[in-house]
Amino acid sequence: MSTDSILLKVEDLESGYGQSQVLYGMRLQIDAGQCVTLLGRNGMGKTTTIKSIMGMHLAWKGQVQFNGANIRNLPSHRVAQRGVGLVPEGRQIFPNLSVEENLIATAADRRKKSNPWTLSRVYQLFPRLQERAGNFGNQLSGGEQQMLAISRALMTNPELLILDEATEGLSPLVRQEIWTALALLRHEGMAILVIDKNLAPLLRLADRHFIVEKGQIVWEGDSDALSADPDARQKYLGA
Ligand SMILES: Nc1ncnc2c1ncn2[C@@H]1O[C@H](COP(=O)(O)OP(=O)(O)OP(=O)(O)O)[C@@H](O)[C@H]1O
Repeated sequence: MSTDSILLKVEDLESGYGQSQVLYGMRLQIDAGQCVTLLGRNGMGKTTTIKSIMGMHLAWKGQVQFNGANIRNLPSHRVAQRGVGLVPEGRQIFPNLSVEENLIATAADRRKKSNPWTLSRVYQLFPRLQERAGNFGNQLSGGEQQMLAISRALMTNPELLILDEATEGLSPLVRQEIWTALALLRHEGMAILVIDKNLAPLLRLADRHFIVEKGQIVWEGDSDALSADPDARQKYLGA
């Protein structure tokens, strides 16, 4: 694989909270256009990894490279400017802004893409948001909030979309809508890093999986390999 196609590369990452170390040499690689998952039981360090990539949490040691440039411990807005869009755990949409205002608030097209994300494009992806365009963030259902959080990240025209707990707390029907939208984005060439507890849709969606246990990668492979490894699924995911 040529290094030109490497979008995100995380190596030897160490981090934690106060005296308590959480990441012990985390690593991760996402190539352009690839969909990658970060899997593992609760408390293993997935969110800490994402926050360290995004500059929302201090990385103590190691490398975080995006498009060949060092982004370790850059402020979050600078990481976003480089082309990383985050859909955070808990969604964190603005409750007192309308759907449309939420979408416009952080929109940007810094890389002058040929087909940038616009209001009409995100409304095409999630027609429900158009119906709710004038509603405030706090008037939306959980599913609508997640659609809004994804759309808001898309409006920054990212090269890499990161979703922490993509479908947590959503009904099966809404979950399916989210998976369908992510499959469409992947088909269009968007690189995606996704954390979620539902393995079956991730096996269909993703090119590669990284399993984290106690702050380090203990298994890596494609969907066929993970499907064919019930021991790893049981041991690391309880699935
Ligand atoms: N703000 C914090 N202060 C102290 N410890 C924290 C903080 N956030 C997370 N931790 C601890 O760091 C460890 C890793 O947490 P992290 O949220 O990264 O795990 P995770 O794999 O994302 O799990 P989950 O699925 O539960 O979100 C856990 O032991 C957690 O208790």
